[in-house]
Amino acid sequence: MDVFSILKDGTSFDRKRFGSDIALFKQSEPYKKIKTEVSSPQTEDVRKEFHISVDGSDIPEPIKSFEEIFNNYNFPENTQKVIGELYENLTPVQMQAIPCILNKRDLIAIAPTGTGKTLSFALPLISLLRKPKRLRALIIGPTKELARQLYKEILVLSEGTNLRVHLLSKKSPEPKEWSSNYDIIVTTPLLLVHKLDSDTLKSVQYIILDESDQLFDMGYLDQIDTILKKCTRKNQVKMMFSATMLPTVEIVAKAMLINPVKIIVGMKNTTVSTLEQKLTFCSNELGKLIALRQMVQDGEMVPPVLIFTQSKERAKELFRELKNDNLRVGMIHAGMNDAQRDIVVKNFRVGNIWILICTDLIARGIDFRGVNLVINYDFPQSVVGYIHRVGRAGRAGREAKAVTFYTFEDAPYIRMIVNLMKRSGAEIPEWMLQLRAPTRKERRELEKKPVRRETIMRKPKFTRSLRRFMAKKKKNEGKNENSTEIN
Ligand SMILES: Nc1ncnc2c1ncn2[C@@H]1O[C@H](COP(=O)(O)OP(=O)(O)OP(=O)(O)O)[C@@H](O)[C@H]1O
Repeated sequence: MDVFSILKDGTSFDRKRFGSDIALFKQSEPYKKIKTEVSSPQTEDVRKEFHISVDGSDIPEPIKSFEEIFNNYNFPENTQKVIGELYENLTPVQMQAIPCILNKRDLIAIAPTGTGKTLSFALPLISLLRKPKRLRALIIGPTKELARQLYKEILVLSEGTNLRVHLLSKKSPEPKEWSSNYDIIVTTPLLLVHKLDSDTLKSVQYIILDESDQLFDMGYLDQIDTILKKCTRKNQVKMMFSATMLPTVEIVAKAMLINPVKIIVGMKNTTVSTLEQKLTFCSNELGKLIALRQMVQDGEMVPPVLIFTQSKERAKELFRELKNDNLRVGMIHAGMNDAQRDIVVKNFRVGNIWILICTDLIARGIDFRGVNLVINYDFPQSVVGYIHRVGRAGRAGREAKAVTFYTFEDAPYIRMIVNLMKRSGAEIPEWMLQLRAPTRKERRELEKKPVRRETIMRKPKFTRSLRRFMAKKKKNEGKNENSTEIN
């Protein structure tokens, strides 16, 4: 039985989309429904208290404090010191994921945005690798921005251990040098695929896929598959982390893991409760611009603010508009080169940019401290997209706001996120709850192709025509003056 036959029962899974010869499925046992064993009442209490659900067999008990981790496992002193300086308590996902990883268990962990998933894998990895040896760990995230952020976090934790952490880039040395030069490589799938040769990854034991549901999506799956085929070492430990997980992707993910532990914190596919969420009707594109300017005037745009648009073209248009308003605004999208993107991220982090206009490029994983407000200037193309975008605010328990604009064109889709918002405690008018939900087909179409929108107008139309009229008038006046002179 292969994974595709498992998927036949009710879940729609596009076989062509995933191909039939992918390493993900070859490396592991066919998917079996896992029986969860009964845990001790104390363990159950801890899981209940922190809303941790688990699935799998022989699951390590959750650990409630950093102290307990450091007492029970071998950690470099400096790492313990760094943790002591930065954090007080473990987050729920860390309580359950860290002991699993320290016990070398395959893992799939789903926890809300901004709840410390990075540390869940970064910290145990330091203990497992401990000393420099050879390339043993691979951390993969979907974008360069996320890879850089993960790299920096690992660098901080591994300080003083001599572990060699490398962020892959076009300038990285030849792959044949990696195994002896590095212990951990952090990368995007694309960068790694371009560099691979047959032996590069044969010593890799720990494979971490961050934002794993996106990595299993169409654009990346072939690359991930190629990479996994090159990881030939026995007794690998594979881990997947994300805030969202779709059923089909989850099945594929489980199929590639061996006797995995599955951890879900809170409800699956939700936003954090510290986020105040609001939908604002703006009727049309001009209405959005007016609403945005109104928010500025009303003092609602307390920096740092992120504004999401659906394309780089629209990001550029909005940037021009807000720049004219003399706001400290920046923009980031995939059309910019790495150096430009790095500068913008840095300027936003240090507070030189107050409002950052962006596309979904930075919707996932990026941890900008203290974002107060996320504005979905363009309505997101999926619920998952919504969760990740608004998840850039309200991180690590902080309070924040998320405002989503919608126009007549978006109205058929708002029901998509209304239930999710209500579940997270937002006040939703009754009429919105009565709206028709888009069908699966409609959702899929929206995911593939965003709503067509008018351009974000640079000046109201009447101003343009007024300018044309004035120019014409001036020209005519000029003619008249000339004719007077001749007379
Ligand atoms: N135990 C902790 N206590 C307090 N803050 C923490 C703890 N662990 C991590 N953090 C902080 O929480 C923030 C969010 O962490 P992280 O980026 O790992 O979230 P995430 O769950 O991966 O989010 P996303 O799903 O958006 O990728 C970071 O600023 C991090 O430093």
